[in-house]
Amino acid sequence: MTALIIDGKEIAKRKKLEISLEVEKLKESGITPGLAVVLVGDNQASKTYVRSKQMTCKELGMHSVLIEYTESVAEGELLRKIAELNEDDSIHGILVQLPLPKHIREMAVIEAISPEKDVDGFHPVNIGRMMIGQEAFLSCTPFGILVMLKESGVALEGKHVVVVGRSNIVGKPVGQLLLNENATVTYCHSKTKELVKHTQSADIIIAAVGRTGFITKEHVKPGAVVIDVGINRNEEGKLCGDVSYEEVKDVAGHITPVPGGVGPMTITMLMYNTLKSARNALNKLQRTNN
Ligand SMILES: Nc1nc2c(c(=O)[nH]1)N[C@@H](CN(C=O)c1ccc(C(=O)N[C@@H](CCC(=O)O)C(=O)O)cc1)CN2
Repeated sequence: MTALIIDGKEIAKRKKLEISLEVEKLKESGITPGLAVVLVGDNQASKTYVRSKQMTCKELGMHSVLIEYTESVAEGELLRKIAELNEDDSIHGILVQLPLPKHIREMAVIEAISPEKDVDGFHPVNIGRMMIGQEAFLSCTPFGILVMLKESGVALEGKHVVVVGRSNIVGKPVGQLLLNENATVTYCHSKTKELVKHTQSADIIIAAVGRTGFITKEHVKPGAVVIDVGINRNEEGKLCGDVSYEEVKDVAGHITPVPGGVGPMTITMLMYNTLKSARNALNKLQRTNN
């Protein structure tokens, strides 16, 4: 058996078209969705992602601003800039590209962003709201995974999902999102004993460990859905996932490639969240005018 490939690029393309049409409609009401991206330092991968976010804004008719700082910027300066962006009515979404240099407290920076403009969905208010099933900005990569699964017709209710990885930006929220869809979720991580026993019973595996080729065919039950969140570089600089794609594709029922799987969905859902925030701003304006 060869797995069906879940084509993230194609799904992202469809979603972006839908978003661009909604952006046009919103513009007729006098609001152009605006995204502010804060980039600190010289990390080449971060620069690439930020450029891609800006290009996607342009492609979808959104306004974007880039605020760049050198590696040595003081945390206080970042916090002051965020406070300013929180008050800027032309900006509906604010994000600070991660990772940040070690001297800056990531959580202090995330918490400085108004939850209403936290289009990354990293603020504890949005995470908490998502956990209890309330309206919230959903973190972009987990949200992208959920959309990919739904668009590919993968049923979630009652399915056993094994999340391998427990980061705050992917592992923990993706498990919670799938739990909200009535899946049964197991979290595995670096201290989990007998990982294969857990993953072998999974209908859906979410691999988010950050280790090239970590999930092999032995981990996968025949026919399972395998979602690869890994974005690792090998010695030659080639982009690799957390899944040994070549061997797992012969066992899995569905699989996401790297590149071209989860990655393109991350920026697409960021655009969706920015549009949603701009819509919220319009609704607020209309309520105050009535
Ligand atoms: N503030 C944030 N920081 C980071 C996030 C985030 O969601 N918000 N996620 C990652 C980086 N990231 C977006 O910022 C991101 C990673 C990967 C991709 C992507 O499209 N990957 C492509 C391959 C691209 C390449 O060739 O390098 C793919 O997988 O097909 C988009 C966005 C950490 N930081």
